[in-house]
Amino acid sequence: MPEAGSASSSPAGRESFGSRLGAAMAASGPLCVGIDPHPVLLKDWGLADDAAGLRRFSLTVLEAVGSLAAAVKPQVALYERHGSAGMAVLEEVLAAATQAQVLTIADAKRGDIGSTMAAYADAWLRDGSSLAADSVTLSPYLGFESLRPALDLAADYGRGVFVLALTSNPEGASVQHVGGADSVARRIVEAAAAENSRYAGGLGSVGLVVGATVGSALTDLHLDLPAVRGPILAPGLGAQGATPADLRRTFGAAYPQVLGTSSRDILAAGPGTQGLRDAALRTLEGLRGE
Ligand SMILES: O=C(O)c1cc(=O)[nH]c(=O)n1[C@@H]1O[C@H](COP(=O)(O)O)[C@@H](O)[C@H]1O
Repeated sequence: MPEAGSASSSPAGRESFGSRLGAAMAASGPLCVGIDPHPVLLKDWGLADDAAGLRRFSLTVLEAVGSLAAAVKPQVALYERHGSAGMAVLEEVLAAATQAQVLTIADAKRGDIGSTMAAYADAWLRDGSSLAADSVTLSPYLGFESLRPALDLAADYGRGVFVLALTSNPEGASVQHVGGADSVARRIVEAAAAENSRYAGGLGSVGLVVGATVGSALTDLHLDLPAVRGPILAPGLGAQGATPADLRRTFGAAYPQVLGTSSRDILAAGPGTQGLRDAALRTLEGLRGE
């Protein structure tokens, strides 16, 4: 586990996101639970596919796994599909997680030209915004530098970002593997490493998303993840087929930076909080190698 201690504080006085996440991973272990209220899960839980159902689902997950997970990751799309009522629930869930002292990753996968990116950064990373989360997922496919407003605002407010590098879906390779030795993914990894040089010690606040399902791509593309010094969010556990043992094998020396994330595999164990806790605990034990 990288040391948490000495990372810099933000001008807003908050400890950096990387430092806070490092401490949470040291205390709880490397598990993030995705809160993905899919219509089929709402139905299985006996809930309506509406804002009240979303609210009940999300707060139940938070109550059940909040003390086991280093972070929770609400999937924004599943709130957005309910319009303003769904987004109001998301605001409530983010506030409830903060109240419960659980770190949040808003899975919004934002990315746009710089001037528009500044507005996305304002929404997800600025103190006082009702949607502000501890961190947000970003898509770098308009160019890593287009993310600048979010990178800077995150640093200012002690928040963080997770930039897509190698995604868990099979289609990702058609873009991310392009370029051979100088692949698109490698450029993203190197840009994140350079960005983390602004954070002293411990984990930087610029994380990457690398799927648990990417197999040998890290070695094939010569990606140096330890050099990034940032957290690696690894989705693909469970429902997409990867196991904790795969994660360990795939990430090797970078494993101490990895935050494994699972959604449907754990959420399917609801609606009872004990079932959800047991499912999260099983995943966590696998990630810890127990
Ligand atoms: O950024 C993500 O979290 C993400 C990136 C990626 O490469 N693959 C991926 O599955 N995700 C998200 O992680 C979650 C995975 O859900 P499950 O497959 O149900 O565990 C979904 O919310 C995805 O949108």
